[in-house]
Amino acid sequence: MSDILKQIDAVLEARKADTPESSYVASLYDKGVEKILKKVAEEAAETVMAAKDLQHSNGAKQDQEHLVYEIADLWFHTMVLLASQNLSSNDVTAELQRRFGLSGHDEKASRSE
Ligand SMILES: N=c1c2ncn([C@@H]3O[C@H](COP(=O)(O)OP(=O)(O)OP(=O)(O)O)[C@@H](O)[C@H]3O)c2ncn1[C@@H]1O[C@H](COP(=O)(O)O)[C@@H](O)[C@H]1O
Repeated sequence: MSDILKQIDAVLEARKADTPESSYVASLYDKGVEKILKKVAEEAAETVMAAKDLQHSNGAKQDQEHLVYEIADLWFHTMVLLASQNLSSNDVTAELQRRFGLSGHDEKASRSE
């Protein structure tokens, strides 16, 4: 797994002992899961808008960078959500690993049987 994801997971865990005044992550934990879910929804919507802008500009570099920036915000806030539920990016990468090589069409067919 990417080192930066592991590093962020460690910081997110450590922030559980910090005060809301000293840390953005601790302030999200303090406000509760509803606030974290609101941030995830906001960042998802911002990702969709950035992707649409990129589509309309036919791949302008600035819009590519904007999409990456918004997805980083989205990933980050989903990681905060995972940490708040005593999970981590490791759980998600393990699930992706489990799915690796399994066609999405085949997986869907196996669910409907
Ligand atoms: N990767 C991030 C990261 N990405 C985005 N953000 C913050 O997420 C927020 C994004 O929300 P918005 O743009 O909607 O801004 P906002 O208006 O401040 O948010 P609201 O008041 O609306 O909730 C901003 O405050 C960003 O600074 C992050 N904050 C922290 N990290 C990582 O988490 C670590 C711990 O952060 P602290 O807990 O603040 O020390 C940092 O060292 C970083 O590695």
